[in-house]
Amino acid sequence: MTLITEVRLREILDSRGNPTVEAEVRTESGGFGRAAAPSGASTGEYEAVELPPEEAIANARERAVPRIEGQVYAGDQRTVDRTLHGADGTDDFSGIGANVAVAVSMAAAKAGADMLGAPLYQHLGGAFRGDGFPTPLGNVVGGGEHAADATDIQEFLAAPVGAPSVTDAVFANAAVHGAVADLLAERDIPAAKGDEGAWAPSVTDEEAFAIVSAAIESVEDEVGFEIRMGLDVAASELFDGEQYVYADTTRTPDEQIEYVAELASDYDLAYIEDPLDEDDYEGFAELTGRVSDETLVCGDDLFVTNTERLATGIETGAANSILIKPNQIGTLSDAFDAIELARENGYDAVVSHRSGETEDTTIAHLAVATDAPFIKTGAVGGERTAKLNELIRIEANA
Ligand SMILES: O=C(O)[C@@H](CO)OP(=O)(O)O
Ligand SMILES: [Mg+2]
Repeated sequence: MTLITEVRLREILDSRGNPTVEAEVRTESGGFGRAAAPSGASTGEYEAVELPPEEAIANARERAVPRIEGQVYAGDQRTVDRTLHGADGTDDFSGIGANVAVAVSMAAAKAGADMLGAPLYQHLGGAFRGDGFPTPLGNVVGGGEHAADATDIQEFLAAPVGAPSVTDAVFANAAVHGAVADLLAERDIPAAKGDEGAWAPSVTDEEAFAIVSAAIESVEDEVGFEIRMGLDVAASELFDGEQYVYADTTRTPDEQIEYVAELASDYDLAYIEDPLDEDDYEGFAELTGRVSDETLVCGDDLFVTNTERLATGIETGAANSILIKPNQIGTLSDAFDAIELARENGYDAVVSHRSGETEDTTIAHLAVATDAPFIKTGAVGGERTAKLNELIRIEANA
């Protein structure tokens, strides 16, 4: 192992046009890694704290970088991440900023892989990682916090569960995205795209279900394998403290459970993320008990990649899977801990992008390294295809 000799930090653009933190890590032996922090719009209340990039960079330069340069070995990811925590001194990264922490953590992992001459997924997953590949969940229609005047449900996802390969799955999702465009055109419904590249038409959720189902069916006929539907309800954004407020109606928590359970059976949903508010462990538990074993109920804002919150979920039977977003918790080590705790307790760990992204491909490697059943990283758009095309490359070379 060689020492990290330099950590450089700068502001770069993210896909929403906002500044974000990029980190570069160099090692004594010439290893190099570069990574950038993503950023959420529908962020969970319990996420690690993202600071304005300029402030996060200044904090890290003062407090974290001197503890890493010349002191920590690249490849020793646990120590890199422990050092970031030590420099931060809080339990939510509000000291230096979770954005700068995750950028440094991921850049160090890439430098570690580079030093070993191994692809990142192999460095992270080890020689005995599983040989599975994640099924990409492709966002094809959406609204919520990701687009104005569109659906209430944040994301309608294509889940090509029957695809024989990642490559087939990636192209199937793009085809569903294209089929949605055709169906919208046929119906004379104009649509721009939301933050993640999904179509954001001004339609009701009901119409969106009809359009996405039809698009999925037509692509299924073409490709000859099973494609199911998934959702990210992002229900915390709809909840006003008492009820879930939709454009055309409101639902009490009990009605929301009933509604989502019906959607799960009517549309044979493979995946339902955040169907209830981020504090409603009980509601999550009830819904999880009601849907079939073939449906993942996933906690995003509920768990925020946090082992303490996941432990509460495990105790109460809330959800059966966790969404893993490294920037929600601040380091790769923390994300791995959440994945491990999930595994030990029979929860699936689904790796995910954020609505604000860069060309960074770390999550593609993380999903392969940890044998994740699904990865949620959009269907089209440069910052999304960066990850999807990386999955295609990993599959081709693995
Ligand atoms: O809610 C989500 O799952 C994400 C990504 O799709 O959105 P955001 O990054 O805005 O939290
Ligand atoms: Mg979500």
